[in-house]
Parts: sequence; C-alpha cells; structure tokens
Amino acid sequence: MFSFIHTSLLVLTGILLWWWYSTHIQRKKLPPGPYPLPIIGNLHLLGNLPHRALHKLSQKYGSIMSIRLGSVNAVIVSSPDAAKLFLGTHDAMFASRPKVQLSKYLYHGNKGILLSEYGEYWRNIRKFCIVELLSAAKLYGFAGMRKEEIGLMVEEIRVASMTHQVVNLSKTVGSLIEGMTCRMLFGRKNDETFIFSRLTDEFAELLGTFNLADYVPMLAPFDIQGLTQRFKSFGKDVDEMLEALITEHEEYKITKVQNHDQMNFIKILLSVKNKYSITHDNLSITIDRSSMKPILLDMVAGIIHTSKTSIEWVLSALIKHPRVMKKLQNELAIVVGDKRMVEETDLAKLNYLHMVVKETFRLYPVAPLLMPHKSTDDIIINGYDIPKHTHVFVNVWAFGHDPEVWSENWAEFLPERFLESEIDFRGPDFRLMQFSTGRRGCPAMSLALLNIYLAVSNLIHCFDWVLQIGMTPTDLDMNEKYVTTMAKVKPLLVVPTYRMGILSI
Ligand code: HEM
Repeated sequence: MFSFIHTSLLVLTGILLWWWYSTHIQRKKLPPGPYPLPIIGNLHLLGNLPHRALHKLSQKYGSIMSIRLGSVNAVIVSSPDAAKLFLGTHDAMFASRPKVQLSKYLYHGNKGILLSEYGEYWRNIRKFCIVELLSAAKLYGFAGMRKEEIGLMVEEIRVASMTHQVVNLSKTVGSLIEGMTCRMLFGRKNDETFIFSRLTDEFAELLGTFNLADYVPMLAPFDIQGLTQRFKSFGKDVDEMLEALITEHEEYKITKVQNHDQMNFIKILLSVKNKYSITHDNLSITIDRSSMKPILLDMVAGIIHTSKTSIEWVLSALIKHPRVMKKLQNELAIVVGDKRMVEETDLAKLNYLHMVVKETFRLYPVAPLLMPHKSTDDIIINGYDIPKHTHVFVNVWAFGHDPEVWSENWAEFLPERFLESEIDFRGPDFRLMQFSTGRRGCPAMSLALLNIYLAVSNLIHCFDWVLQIGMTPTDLDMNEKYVTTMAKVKPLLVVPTYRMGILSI
C-alpha cells in the first residue's frame, strides 16, 4: 500500500514538474498562446474543425501563436505577412517534417517525399520526381488519356440526364480522379477487379486520423487507438498491390503483351531503375524497388483526395452562385463554341475559370493548415524564440476569411476580386497559398490545376445543373468536415440537363 502511494506521488510530482517546466521555463519567450494543460497541452482546444478553432484563438493571441500539442511545441501562423517570414524569409529553417508513426510502416522507413525529413535524400528524390514524372513534357504525354476519361464521364452523365436522374457529383468526380490516377501511375483501368479505391479510402482515413502517439510518445507502446496495428496491415496490403503491379510491368517487358497504356509512372521508374539518368546525373541516390513504392504512394496521397475535393468545392460554389455559373458558361461559349468539349489547349484562355478556382480556394482550401513543417534549429522571429523541432502549421483558411486581407466583402463569393490582380498561387505575396510555397511547396501544382480546370470546365460547358426538387441554390449545404482534407459534409446531389448541340463525342 505504502509503495503504491509512494509511486503515485512520484508520478504526480514528475507530471507537475514537467508541466511547470514546459509552461514557465520553455515558454518564456515563445509567441503568445493559450495556457497548456499537463500531458495533453492544448490538444483539447482543437475540436473537429481545427482550422476554425485555431483561427478563433489567433484573433486573441495574434498571427504568430504558440500552442502545445501533447509534448510538442507548435506555432500557428495565421496571416500572409507572418507566412512570408516562415515560408519565405526563413524557408530553409522550416523545411523539415515532423516524424510520424505512419511513415515508418508505409514508406519503407521514410523513403518518400511527403513525410521525409529535410536532407539530401528528400532533396534528390523530390528533384527526381519533378524532372522524371511531373515535368510539363511528361504530363503532356497523358493528355490523350485525360481526354478519354473526361469523355467517358460526360457520356455517363449525359445518359443519366436523359431520364432526369439525380447524379452524385461528388462520387462521379471521385471516380474520374481515381480512374485518371490509375492510368497515369499504373497504366491500368480502375475496374472492380482492382483494390485501388478501397485502399485509397483507407489511406485517406489513416492519414486523416489524429494519432495521439505522435504527440504524446509515452502512449505509443499501448496503441490505444489501434493505429499501429492498422498501419502495419495497411502497409502490407499496399506493398503487395504495388509489388504485383511492378512485377507485372517487368514481365510485360519480356512478354510484350499489349495490356497497358503506352506510358505510365511505373514504366518510367523502371526505365531509370538502378542507373543515373542524364537529367539528374548529380543524383546521389539510385531508384530501386524500395524507393519506387513510396514515390508511387506519395503520388496517390497527393492526387486523390485533394483534387477530388477541390473540384467538388468549385462545382458546389458555382451551383450556389448562378450568376457566376452563367458568366463562366458564357466564357466557355465564346472560347470553345457550342460544338465540342473543352480541350487542354483552351484552358489558358479561360480567365474567368481561373478566377473562379482562385476564389473557391480562398474560401474553401482543401488543405486548410497545409502540411506540418518542422524547424531544424533555434531561431528568433519577430522577437519570439522558436525552438528547434517546433512544428509549424500555416492556417491558410484564416487568411481567406480575414477582412484585413480581402476587405469587408471577404465573405462574398466574388471571382471578380482577382480581375487585374497580381495575386497568384505561388506569390509574389502570400495571400493565396493553397499549394504552399518554398522548398516544401506542392511539386505537382500544374498537374492539379490541369485536372481541376479540365473537369470543371467540361462539366459546366456540357451540362446545366439544378439541385433536387424543392431546393434552391441558397439551400445548398456548404458545411465542411476535416479528415485528411477539408471536404464537404454532404455530397453534391444534382440533376443535369445536357446542353443540346454542344457535343460531338
Ligand atoms: C488540388 C490539389 C492539390 C493541393 C491543394 C495540394 C496541396 C499541397 C500542399 C499544401 C502540400 C504541402 C506543402 C507544404 O508542406 O508546405 C503539398 C505537398 C505535396 N504534394 Fe500536393 N496538392 C495537390 C495535388 C497534388 C498532386 C496531384 C500530387 C502528385 C501527383 C501532389 C504531390 C505532392 C507531394 C509529393 C507533396 C510533398 C512535397 C514535399 O514535402 O516536398 N499534390 N501539396
């Protein structure tokens, strides 16, 4: 009995000492922020929609705010000026990523880009992907495939429109992105014999689950959320799928069976396997089996939910604002005419479409807190101490909802605010940071925008859309949930009318 009380007192004293140390000594010169509790810090303040909760806190504590997530020091950046300091002026200092448990089981010990720490390996593998997989020339090679998949989607909706069916546009757009991804990455169709869709849903769920063990490491051995077990079993399933696909491609080379698209990422990766290519002969790594799989997985993680969710938000915003929809349809009629679908070569001329997408990203950013960055050394910013290994979250959702950044009409959906404006996704200012910027900025922005422009423009050009009977545009629910990305709570259910005379498919 004595020893139980003794042990409990010791543990309690330890916790109180740690708490006192972390709140009084460590926080001395940190940016202002809410008072942390023992063990959990400020985790209890995040709620289900952390971007909103953090925005509210930042209105009290400022645009550079300190919070404690379990045992981790974190800084929340909530204004474009502050973002410029962290991801512009001091970008190199904040170019690393926090270590997370998921990466250990899924990424062959951190061999991808997305979750890798800053260093030579990450730099080289990122450069490799930009040159070999994501360059304009490589992406152009998939134009035919994109056209085919968009055509199939339009035809499917046209058939549904003949009987005035309600279309679940969220699902349709999800299938389009998954279909295009499968063909670009693996050279195969995403049919029912393939487990890709099931795995991507699970992947999104695992990426989006808040893993307590990442922030309170003492809990890791107990696996109280059952996540370690799930990471292991999911890692095994993904590995088996990718292994089979790569082997299939190796055998295809031998048998010359024509059952794959002409070009795909696996083929490209196999063509440079175990050798340096001319474009990156200073590369200090060699692409092998254990790096191919994390690269492919990064592409899946990057594409699937971000692109699908972005398209869903743009279409919802258009349906909610018939004036904007009409104006966009007029632009498409002038640029494209009424006899054919929108082609990739039309996209550069569709200025209003670009403005609509920017305005949607401002109000509904799919990655409202970007991805966490981690500092690699101690640094002083704006007079505040930012200790080594601090996690940095940039709340771009807060930028988009700030009257000081967008004036008093910030709540209005008004694409015209970008007319004659220099504001763009990668600067020169930091107001629209959907794809982030600097060393860790999204390496596939061009591909992402291409897919979004192509899908949205064709869906708006080929169809008129109304909500289900009894609903007006003002009834459309625009509430969000935060999973891996900021997604709509309710799927977009709409009735299409084929705009006769437009298509010749
Ligand atoms: C609407 C679509 C997309 C959005 C909004 C988006 C946004 C982002 C953001 C916010 C980051 C983190 C930046 C940071 O840490 O500062 C990121 C990183 C990344 N994205 Fe994207 N992305 C999109 C599409 C894609 C696509 C299509 C791919 C791949 C084909 C992709 C691949 C990646 C990769 C590999 C990284 C990690 C970069 C690194 O850590 O060095 N993303 N993206």
